[in-house]
Amino acid sequence: MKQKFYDTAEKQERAVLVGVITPHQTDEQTKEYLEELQFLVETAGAETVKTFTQKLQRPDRATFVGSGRLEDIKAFVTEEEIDIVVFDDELTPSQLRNIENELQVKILDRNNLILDIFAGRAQTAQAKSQVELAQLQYLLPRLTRLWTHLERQKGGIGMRGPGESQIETDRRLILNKISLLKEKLRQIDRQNETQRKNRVAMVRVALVGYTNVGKSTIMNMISKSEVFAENKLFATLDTTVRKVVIENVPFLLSDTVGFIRKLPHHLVECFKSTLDEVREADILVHVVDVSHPNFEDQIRTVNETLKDLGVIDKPTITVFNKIDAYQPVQNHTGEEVEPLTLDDFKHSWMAKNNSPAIFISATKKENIDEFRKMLYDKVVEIHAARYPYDQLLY
Ligand SMILES: Nc1nc2c(ncn2[C@@H]2O[C@H](COP(=O)(O)OP(=O)(O)OP(=O)(O)O)[C@@H](O)[C@H]2O)c(=O)[nH]1
Ligand SMILES: [Mg+2]
Repeated sequence: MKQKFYDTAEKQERAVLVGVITPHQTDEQTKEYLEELQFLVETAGAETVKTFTQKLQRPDRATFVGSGRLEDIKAFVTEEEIDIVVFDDELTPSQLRNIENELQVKILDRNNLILDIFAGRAQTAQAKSQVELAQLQYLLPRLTRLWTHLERQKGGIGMRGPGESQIETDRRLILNKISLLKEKLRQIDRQNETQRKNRVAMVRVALVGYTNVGKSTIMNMISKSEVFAENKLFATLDTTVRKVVIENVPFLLSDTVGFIRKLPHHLVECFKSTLDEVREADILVHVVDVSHPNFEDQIRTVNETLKDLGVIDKPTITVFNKIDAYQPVQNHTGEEVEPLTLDDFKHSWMAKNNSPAIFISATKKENIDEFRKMLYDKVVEIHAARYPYDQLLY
């Protein structure tokens, strides 16, 4: 709770958000995306003062938004003493340079922000090295292009200037650091692999899902452990594995990093080994926050990220969590709509499209027994198929 104390004691940085609305994006989606960006900014410790959007075919090549919009942002930034401007997409090196020149404040894009949060949250040597690797890999092409830009300006004459050699030195330092980190991570991987091999043969279940959906809360509830859970994005970065026993049947349950829309690709790369537990799992428990207005998008993002990781066709249980906070969509007359009962949920399209599905509230302990039963049945099924002679359990 020390963290909280510092947050209020120190002056919070003031941020402005910038997003482009493309033609294949609804207003509702845009609103959700920017709200998520605002949540990321808040998680990183800053306060959002205002959001600027612009409808464009695609982001402007030079300055992301048009020059007129950038003028507006500049006026606001100066007037309101803004510290950071955050863009909802990855900025190219030249966009970054142009915008920095114009606004003269700290500029971040979505990737920087996510990397920054990850860096602040990493606990173990593995997570720390993975984040640092991702940050350096993100930096490297930006350094190179800055350098080629300088090269072009000089017209190819007097190429041995200080600009070039400084950047060359930086580049070499970064490349060295990258290979050191990779070696360190390979070592950690080897240790972990040995550890996993030494584990007794048990069915392995992995909790997966979008960030902040309640994976760690469910882990704590099922395994009676104490995994850090809170209402911020990316509370969990390291994978935790616990042995759980339901009705004499033991299995391993793992909780891991949550996914997010537009997770920087190299970050996924760097976290691949943390996600080994997911790749090697026998059963996935895909947790969904049913109270989130955009949970369908979130399901899609999670499925795509899993595919990226090479995880396809694993037996999956979909857990719709937070039913206590579910907000039924109002009908067109605007009348109040009755909250859904468990039975309504069971017969909804959500259940039909994601079978087998279960609806729970982890914090209100609703429908937990049925969830345990479902998990138990699935574990027993896999256990029986794999160890047909092992009958001592059930
Ligand atoms: N209303 C409600 N809130 C819940 C429920 N389950 C979890 N939460 C809250 O949701 C927030 C996120 O929970 P976590 O368990 O940290 O979520 P997570 O999926 O592990 O998140 P990351 O580790 O950040 O990916 C916390 O504030 C929980 O108290 C639920 O059933 N109902
Ligand atoms: Mg968590």
